[in-house]
Amino acid sequence: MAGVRVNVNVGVLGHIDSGKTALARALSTTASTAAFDKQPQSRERGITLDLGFSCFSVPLPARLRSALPASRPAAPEAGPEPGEPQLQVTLVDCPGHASLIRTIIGGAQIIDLMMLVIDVTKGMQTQSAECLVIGQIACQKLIVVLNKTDLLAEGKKQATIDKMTKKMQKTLENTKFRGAPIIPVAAKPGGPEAPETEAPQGISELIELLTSQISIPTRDPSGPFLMSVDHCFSIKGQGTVMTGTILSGSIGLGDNVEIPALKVVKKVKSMQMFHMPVTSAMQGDRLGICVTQFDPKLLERGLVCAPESLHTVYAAIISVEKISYFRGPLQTKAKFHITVGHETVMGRLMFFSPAPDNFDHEPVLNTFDFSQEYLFQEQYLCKDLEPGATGSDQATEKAGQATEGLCPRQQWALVEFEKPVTCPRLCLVIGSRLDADIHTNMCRLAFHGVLLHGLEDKNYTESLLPKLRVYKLKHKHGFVERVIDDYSVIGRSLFKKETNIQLFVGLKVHLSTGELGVIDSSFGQSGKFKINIPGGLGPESKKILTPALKKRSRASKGEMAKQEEGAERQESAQHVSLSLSFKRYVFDTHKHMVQSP
Ligand SMILES: Nc1nc2c(ncn2[C@@H]2O[C@H](COP(=O)(O)OP(=O)(O)OP(=O)(O)O)[C@@H](O)[C@H]2O)c(=O)[nH]1
Ligand SMILES: [Mg+2]
Repeated sequence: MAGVRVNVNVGVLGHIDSGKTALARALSTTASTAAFDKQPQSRERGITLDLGFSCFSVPLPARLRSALPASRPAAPEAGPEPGEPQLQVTLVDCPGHASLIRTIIGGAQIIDLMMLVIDVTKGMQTQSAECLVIGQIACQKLIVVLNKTDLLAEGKKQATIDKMTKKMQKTLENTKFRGAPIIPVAAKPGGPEAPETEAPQGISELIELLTSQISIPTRDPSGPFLMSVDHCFSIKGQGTVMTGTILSGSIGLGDNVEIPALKVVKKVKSMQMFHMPVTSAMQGDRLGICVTQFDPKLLERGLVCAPESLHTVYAAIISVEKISYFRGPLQTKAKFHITVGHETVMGRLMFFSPAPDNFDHEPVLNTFDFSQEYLFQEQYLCKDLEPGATGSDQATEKAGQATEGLCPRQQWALVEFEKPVTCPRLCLVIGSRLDADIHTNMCRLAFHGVLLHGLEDKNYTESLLPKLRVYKLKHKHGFVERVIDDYSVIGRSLFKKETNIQLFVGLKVHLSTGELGVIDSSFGQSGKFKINIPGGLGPESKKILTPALKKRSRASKGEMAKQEEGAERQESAQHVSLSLSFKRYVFDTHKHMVQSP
């Protein structure tokens, strides 16, 4: 097994200024003196990676050797590499927040462990919380690093560390990282002004912890090749080299790769892993690909993939899960920053849920079923909708449709992007409000989900959306004004004066007395209409409706005003109301009104 190296990716995340970069630097340096000194030939600090990437190697722990698949490249082409098998830890140092989200989503499949860096003098801060949220979406394992312990007063140091450790344990309690290890360090004791000779503290212990926590994830060579490129440069006489991490699939020498952003296809001339030529590589590997006749200036970072494996979408149907820390509702028509694959663009949302009978359906996270009908929602439905939001009729209409406080097991959104995005199928989607003031103590991450269906046609509103059967439930209420005969009545207050009642002719209405009526025609000029009652009015209904009629006719013959009032009151007490319900499909250009049979 001599010469084998295995790569794992560790994300370094945390609030601004918590010391992520200092920690990445300290780890790389400490590791190279501790681990490489024994092997002078390995003194190199690994591939010089793009900003934000650094790496170090330690001897591969015995625990992990058995986990090595036999097919791992043993880098034999460049001659045997002496010494023990190595574990290469690639640190992905996440800088500012916006790029943080992109980096993490881009690397979601390849970050095997996340280090959450906490400034021990500050504790959890807004972005530490956001990182924890991202970690829960994208990562399986976590280590909390309490940094800057040198700033703690000497006498109270241990007590403060213990207190913060307890606090962090409590924070993790409600996350999937419950019980994750927490370790104190000082990545750059003395801060920026301190001399370089000041040695970091606790780093060897951290490396030990990291090595004990890391597991080599199952890598999958199947599926289309996709690589996230973080560096692109030319080598004289060779060609252009793109380095990065393979997100999915595998690649072999001589394969064609596409640079989707530029719509060019190139043949792989040579490949390197850990400075060694290789003939194949797969998911999780850090790789350099050499192609010819390609200007490195055209690509700084981005995606490289198997030809035609990515798609460019103008809109998408995504599954949605709200991030519970996000305050405020997720409203239809609202705009969010949507991170899809490696791009973040603005997108406008329309939420929808299963039809009420399907609220209990098992969530499906890899396809979208166009044959089903879905219920339009003014906003994402969740249990913590503000109290009262479902109290009044009007509010219910605002909050959602026909919910009665129930939450479906799965919800979706249609996202319409401000500009088209290129992404892999079924990629992770995160919605956020990156424009929110970072100084307010608010989680900017609003929801996450999976891109289930991309709309690739620019004219999707005409070509594809009509196939999306999302409906609104409409309810209208009115009253029976008077009886014409046993089989017909006049209705009022269901429509506005200017409504074209013709459109509603033939629709069924229910009388509060139980009869079913059918709208027959408009009646007069004030929005009244005639209703046919095919089964005839029941005797009880006639009794309710007729006295009012009589009294009114008597009143019109000049009864005393007082009595007239009484009659009116009686009439309103004996209202027979009308209700009209129908579905209207949001993307039906003809705006048909559909009633269930
Ligand atoms: N006293 C002390 N200062 C530290 C320590 N680690 C980092 N610093 C200082 O904290 C400041 C921020 O450190 P960085 O490593 O740049 O922090 P960062 O988290 O990478 O910051 P961003 O990338 O901007 O989010 C710098 O001035 C560091 O010198 C430490 O252990 N002790
Ligand atoms: Mg930094």
